[in-house]
This record gives sequence, C-alpha cells and structure tokens, in this order.
Amino acid sequence: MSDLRVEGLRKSYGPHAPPVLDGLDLTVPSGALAAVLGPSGCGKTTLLRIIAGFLRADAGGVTVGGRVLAGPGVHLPPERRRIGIVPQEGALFPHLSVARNVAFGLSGVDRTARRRRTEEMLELVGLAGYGGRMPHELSGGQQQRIALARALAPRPALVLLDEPFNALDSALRAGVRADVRTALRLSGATAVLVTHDQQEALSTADLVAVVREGRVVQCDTPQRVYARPADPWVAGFVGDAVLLPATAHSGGTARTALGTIPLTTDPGTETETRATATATGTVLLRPEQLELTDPTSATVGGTVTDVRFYGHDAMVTVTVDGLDHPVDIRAAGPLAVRPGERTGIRVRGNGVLHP
Ligand SMILES: Nc1ncnc2c1ncn2[C@@H]1O[C@H](COP(=O)(O)OP(=O)(O)OP(=O)(O)O)[C@@H](O)[C@H]1O
Repeated sequence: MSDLRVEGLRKSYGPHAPPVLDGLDLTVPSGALAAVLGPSGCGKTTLLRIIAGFLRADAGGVTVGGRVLAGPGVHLPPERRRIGIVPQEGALFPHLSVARNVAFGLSGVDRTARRRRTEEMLELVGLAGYGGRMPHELSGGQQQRIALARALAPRPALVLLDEPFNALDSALRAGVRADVRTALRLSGATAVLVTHDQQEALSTADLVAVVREGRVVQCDTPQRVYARPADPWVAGFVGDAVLLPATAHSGGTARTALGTIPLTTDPGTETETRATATATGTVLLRPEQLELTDPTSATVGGTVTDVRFYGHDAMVTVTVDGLDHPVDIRAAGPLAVRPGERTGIRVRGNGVLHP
C-alpha cells in the first residue's frame, strides 16, 4: 500500500508574504493517479516540491503508505522518500544512453538485475529495443516516456509528474498521455500529475483535485467534478458552464430563463436539503445539455450571436430573451443556424443548484 496523505499543508515564501498553501489536504488511494488541477499561481508546484522534499512546509504533514515524509519535527531528504519524478521536459541526461538513463536510479542493484529491470521498464513504456539510442535520437513524446521509465525503475512508492506534457504539440499530447497512463496503471504506482489543463486532468486521472488559492476545493472522480462541481467557480474552471439565476421549488425543480429545470440531487446529502430548501440560487448546466430547436414552436427563444465550428461539434452563442448574459450551446452534426437568426432552446437532463 502506498496511499498519499497530505494534511493541513501551509507555506508562505517569507514572513510577510501571503500563504501560497493555506491548509491544503489531499488523499490519493494506493495505485490511483490523481491530477492536481488549478490556475497559474495557485500553489501546484509548491505542493509538488514539498511532497518531493525540495521545500519545507511551514505546517502540516505528508505521509506515503503510512510512512511520515514530512511533519512536525520530520523532514526526510528527497533521496530517502522513494519518490520518482517526471519533470516538465523529461530532462534526460543528454550524455547517457536511454538504457543508462533508465538505470540511473538503480544503484546498489547487481548488473544482471539492473539490465533486466531496465528492459522491463522500456517494455512497459512501449520502447523496448530503444536502450542503445541517445536522448537526442528520440522524439519529445518518446523522451517523456523514457523519463517515466527512469522514474518507475527503482519501484518508487509515489510518482510525481510536473506538467509532463507541456512541451509536446497538441497532436502528440493525447497519445503520450494515454501511453503514460497505461504504463502507470500497469506499474501499480500511486501518482500525482500537476496540470493547469482541464482536459488533461479529466481525461487522464482517476481523481481530480481542484486547487484554488492554496486549498483543494474539490477532490473527486473526473465525472463527478464535471457533473457535480463544488461551486460555480469549479464548474467554469473544469469546463464550459451555463449558469442561470434560479428560483428553486420544493419538488426538486428550479425556474430559470430557460424554463423549469429538474435538479440533480444525491439522496440524503446536504445538496438535496439545499435543493429543496433554497429559494434562490444558480443552476449549472453544460452547453451539451442545450439544444437548438425550431423558433416558431419553442417556448424559450433567443438570437444567435456567434458560431464557432470545431469539426466534431460547434459552439453557438445565443442571447436568451429574459436573461442578461448569453449562453453557449454545443451543437453536434451539421449546423443550420447563423449569427442574427432566431432559435428555440430546449434543455436536456438535470441542472445542479448552487446556493
Ligand atoms: N521561491 C519563491 N519565492 C517567492 N515566491 C514564490 C516562489 N515560488 C513560487 N512563489 C509564488 O508562490 C505562488 C504559487 O507558485 P507555484 O509555482 O506553486 O504555483 P503554480 O500553481 O505551480 O503556478 P504555475 O501553474 O504558473 O506553475 C505564486 O504567486 C508564485 O509567485
């Protein structure tokens, strides 16, 4: 077992500086890949550096598999933490072959075992047979996979990935992400991926921890973070959001400018209580829940102000009658609307009510 527990981390860079980490808690179960997602400057790198042992926290603790790495009176040096790191741009040793890069952390292991482990790791990242190459003979994506193989070779208790796909162009990124995720799964390692890219976090991780101003504001599966964001800020940060002023009714519906919308509730949770008791609030929908309809027969209508075509779908911005801000509608398939035209709008599925 090598679950990660981060509790109450606090860090300021200087006695009069504001806190960068402000009581941050994070739990990652053994073998899971968690993405730490947050805007620039929210403290992601600071968190990673404290977990790795490059930086001391002012307060709080870090344990992996029950072993205290940092806490009151404890600060294990980085080399004793059993943590593998995949930095932003691979940072392979340029003068060492791929095999020697991968074997770098395997000191104290005999030659045969070292060779076997290196080959195992190259196979794990899908680069068996590349051991004799030099780093400059690899593509950017291959370099990142070798950096992962190097991090995993000594069987670390935890792997930290610091925005590892940033330097890759977008066409390559999705493939390398998938390869890295597969290799991490097969290795069984617990891992933390730091990113400011929402799509990367949602598509790659088992858990997404959204960080704002030095705290985790929500930590949940990608599906729940997207469908049940903790607040309107998280909703807008992890995806496109349609936020509507609403009046909630006791029957689990809310009246909005887009009509009466059924609300999602978790039985027995605080949310249900809120959904039934709150008089006013904000209802969240996603643009794919809105549908363009024939304006002549629609009960809710608006005027198209913009259309952005993305190939697989399009985003249509509509000024809705009775609403003071426009909404975005994700439309799949061939588009029949243009800016200036009238459209009807229909809502599919449930909304989430925030007080
Ligand atoms: N060594 C330092 N000395 C002083 N301030 C620092 C130092 N390192 C980081 N900071 C400040 O701490 C805050 C958080 O920085 P951090 O690098 O942890 O954020 P981040 O979420 O990783 O941002 P990014 O996504 O831009 O890398 C920022 O305001 C930054 O300016």
